[in-house]
Amino acid sequence: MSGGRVSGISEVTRKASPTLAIAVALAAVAAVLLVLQMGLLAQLVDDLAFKGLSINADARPFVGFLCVALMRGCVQWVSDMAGEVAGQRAVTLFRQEMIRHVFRVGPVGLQGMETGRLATSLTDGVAAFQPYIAQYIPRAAAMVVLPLLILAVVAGLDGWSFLILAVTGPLIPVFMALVGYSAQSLMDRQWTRLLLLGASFLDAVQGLTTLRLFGRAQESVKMVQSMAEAHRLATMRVMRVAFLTSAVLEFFSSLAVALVAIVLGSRLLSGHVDFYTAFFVLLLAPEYFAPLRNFSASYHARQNALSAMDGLMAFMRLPELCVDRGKNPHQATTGAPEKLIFNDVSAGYGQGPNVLCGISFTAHRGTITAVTGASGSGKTTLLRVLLGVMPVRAGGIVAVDSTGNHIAAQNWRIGWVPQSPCLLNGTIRDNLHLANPDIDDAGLRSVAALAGVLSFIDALPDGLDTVVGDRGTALSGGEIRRLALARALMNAPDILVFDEPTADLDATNATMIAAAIKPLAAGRIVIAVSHRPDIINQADQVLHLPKGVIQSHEIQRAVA
Ligand SMILES: Nc1ncnc2c1ncn2[C@@H]1O[C@H](COP(=O)(O)OP(=O)(O)OP(=O)(O)O)[C@@H](O)[C@H]1O
Repeated sequence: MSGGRVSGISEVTRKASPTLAIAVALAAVAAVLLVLQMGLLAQLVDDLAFKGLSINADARPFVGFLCVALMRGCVQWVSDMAGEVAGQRAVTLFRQEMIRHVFRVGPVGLQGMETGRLATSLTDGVAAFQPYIAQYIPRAAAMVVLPLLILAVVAGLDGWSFLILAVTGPLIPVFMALVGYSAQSLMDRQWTRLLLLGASFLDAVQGLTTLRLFGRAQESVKMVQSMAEAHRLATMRVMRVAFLTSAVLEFFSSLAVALVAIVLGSRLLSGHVDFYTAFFVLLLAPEYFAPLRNFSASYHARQNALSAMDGLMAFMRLPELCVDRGKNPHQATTGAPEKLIFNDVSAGYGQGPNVLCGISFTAHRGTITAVTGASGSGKTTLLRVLLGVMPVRAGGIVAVDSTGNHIAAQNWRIGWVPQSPCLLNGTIRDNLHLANPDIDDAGLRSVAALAGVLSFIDALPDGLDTVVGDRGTALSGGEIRRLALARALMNAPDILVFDEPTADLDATNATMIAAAIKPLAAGRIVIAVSHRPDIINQADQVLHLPKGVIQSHEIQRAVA
């Protein structure tokens, strides 16, 4: 798993590699400028203190030092900015890829994942790569370049100081590797807690009514509380390790710098080393440890990204179930379908047996096909296959125009009214615009009239601007269903699909919906899953799926 997530992170990093390469290259240039700046400073102080240089007489060394310091600042700033841009770019591209995967997996494939866990992974999880790319990678590069450069310069200046730095420097990465190993498991635990917290909180909010009905709301609040507490404790454990690591690093590096200073001081007094050399080495010594300390400060970004990768990998492994409508081998005719033909269609979930087995029927334009059958007989599965959110295992579905040509599946215009339509938290207009953002108010009103919902909208004080609340909480079930029907009609579908359009509705609302469906069949192919006589009695054909694994189906003429 660890290897998999490391290669997963490398894959994300590769997305921004050109910009990241600029950040790393500039960090290396800044390292060279830093050494130069320290050399010039040592020279300047040496000249001012011991060689009688006056800045008034010759300002060039001072100006040179200032120029290098300024250049180094600018180069470092551009390097930091390039790192940030690389991080943002990688995260944006990765997020887009994840969103595309959501659509390719589709609602059926996503059923196996907890929504809260998925949401946390796709938001906080993806965001965890930003500091990893923007800070950790440039700092890791700087940790290699700057100390080596300084060691090389010090080696040429003073052997003893070189020895001290060369011995103490590598101790820090070794120590960090030891600490990092145990910190990773703490970080993994913290992420697991966060994912659990997200999933439980969402479950509790979604099931609030049920929990209250069974008197378990308090219990659920306590559970979320205890998960939040567990996450807090896990975070504190990670923080403790982080603080301890930086304290120990500070201690070691200060000790090493002090050792260099003592050795240099005593050798300066005994005349074994001149002031310029001693001062230059003393200026370089803290800079030798600074990248190691910076690296350690951003090391948790790597651990965080590794931990976040676990949740994302579980999501990335989900198989893509949505049918690629673009791959239809048939001629790309764009005309209206005259009939929709199911040819020996078989379909099922995962490795399980076929739920649909050799289904064949034809639905004609201008007719309503009602699909009935016992619970679990595969009615919803049949609609999913038609909507392209799951693939067929055998057979196929074709739409044929009036000249007998097959219409490419990407050109099918399908309107879908689910059993529990999802309205977004916005106005009625926003929700209707979702299907067709270009439609104007006149068009919107005429489609609403077609769906039998215009009088209801007009009776509201704010009309089309009425806010429907999250998932349409401000509306009744019947109103939501009729608005969903209007939304499905917005892009003038040729095929209209209903899943239990009148289920859970009172007689008045059910009659209104059923009455709206009949005229909609004119010029369209309507397929409706329903057990209700109000729909079945209007149907031109009734497709019955027997309970259990389907081996046959019957088509009966409905009572007119
Ligand atoms: N996402 C899924 N993964 C695995 N099996 C599933 C999935 N969805 C449905 N099934 C199974 O497929 C079979 C048919 O389910 P389907 O929902 O199509 O039936 P249905 O006729 O629409 O039932 P209902 O009238 O109760 O909605 C059932 O045995 C069900 O357990």
